[in-house]
Amino acid sequence: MTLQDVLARIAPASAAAMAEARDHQSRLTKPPGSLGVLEEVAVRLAGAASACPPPMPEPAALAIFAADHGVHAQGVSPWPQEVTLQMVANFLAGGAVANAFAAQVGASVTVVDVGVAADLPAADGLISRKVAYGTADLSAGPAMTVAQAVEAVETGISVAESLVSGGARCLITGDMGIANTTASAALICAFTGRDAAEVTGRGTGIDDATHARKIAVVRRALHANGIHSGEPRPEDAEGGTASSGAVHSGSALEVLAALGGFEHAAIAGFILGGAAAKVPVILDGVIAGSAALAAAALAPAAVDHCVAGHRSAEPGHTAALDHLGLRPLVDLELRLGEGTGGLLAHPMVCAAVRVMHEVATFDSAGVTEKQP
Ligand SMILES: O=C(O)c1ccc[n+]([C@@H]2O[C@H](COP(=O)([O-])O)[C@@H](O)[C@H]2O)c1
Ligand SMILES: Cc1cc2nc[nH]c2cc1C
Repeated sequence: MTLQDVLARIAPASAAAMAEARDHQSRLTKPPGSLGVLEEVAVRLAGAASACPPPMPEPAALAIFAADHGVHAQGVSPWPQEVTLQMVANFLAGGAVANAFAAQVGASVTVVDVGVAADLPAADGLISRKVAYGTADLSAGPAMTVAQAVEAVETGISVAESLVSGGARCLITGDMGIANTTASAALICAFTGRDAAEVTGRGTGIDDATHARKIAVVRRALHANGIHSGEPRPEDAEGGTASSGAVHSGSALEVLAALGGFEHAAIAGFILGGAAAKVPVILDGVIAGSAALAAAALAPAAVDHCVAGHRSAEPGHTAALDHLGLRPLVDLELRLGEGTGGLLAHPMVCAAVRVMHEVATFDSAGVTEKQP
């Protein structure tokens, strides 16, 4: 499906299904509200599916979108670029943390090359959809063309579609790309209006001097691409994005092309594809959070189909989640990416939904309700 077709299909959460889910929760054999945030997860999934109870979100499928970044040349990551390629081989061999976590929670793993800066031999579990051998340096101008951004977004859509047609009932976002936390920070500045110093973190682990350089690189990227950050300007809200509070003058696709990586664009498409198919998407860390801002700017209702799997240690992730209005389920100071935080959240999301299917009501179990 094309991006335009997918955007036309995404529907907001059904208020009726959400009300029914809240009502059902109140009849279950537990004090009202006692499952805390999990109750809201079940209600959101009912809304997204337009069904109460919502379907069980399993089996789950993780897609790890891998790509390289021209901005790596600015010294923003301590790791050499070839680690992207090497980690793709590790995912395919089953040796990464994402593989261990996926095995633990029973999720499948698919790896998608959307822009690794080297040729990859064909392998089981690898989808080769390389848009280019890495992006251009976003601190000097657009990271990619709008046509390339659309190509990557449509790759993410088609991966979501094929996983769903293969039986997946929950999608989990994953990423791999040395230097991609710089692109994530730049996207978060553009879509939320936050300052670079607030949202730029230490990625895989950098010292103070590298961190200061990374903040300066993010500022240069915004300037080089004519994107405002900081004080929101009302006139920019008319710049082609549907997202409230956006502070850039370009359309969402232009911003994504200017500052994103191919994996960010593909993850945005993956989210849109899941939302169009009414299959919940569990978001991983800061890369997914920044991609979700782009998806939300293209189709605000897509957020209704997302669950924030976890809160990454990257400060920009919290800024992105706040902007999206999403509350993360797991908060363990993870900063690995690959989909690891999303995978850990999957059993919680399943448990929240299983309650709606299996827990007895006060009536059916003969348990006395509290006095009004
Ligand atoms: O998911 C996150 O929040 C996250 C936070 C820090 C680092 N990462 C991962 O680390 C890589 C990018 O880090 P860096 O320092 O090279 O920008 C990339 O492969 C990401 O998957 C991921
Ligand atoms: C080893 C390594 C594994 C990763 N997984 C995701 N990002 C990563 C970055 C590095 C450096």
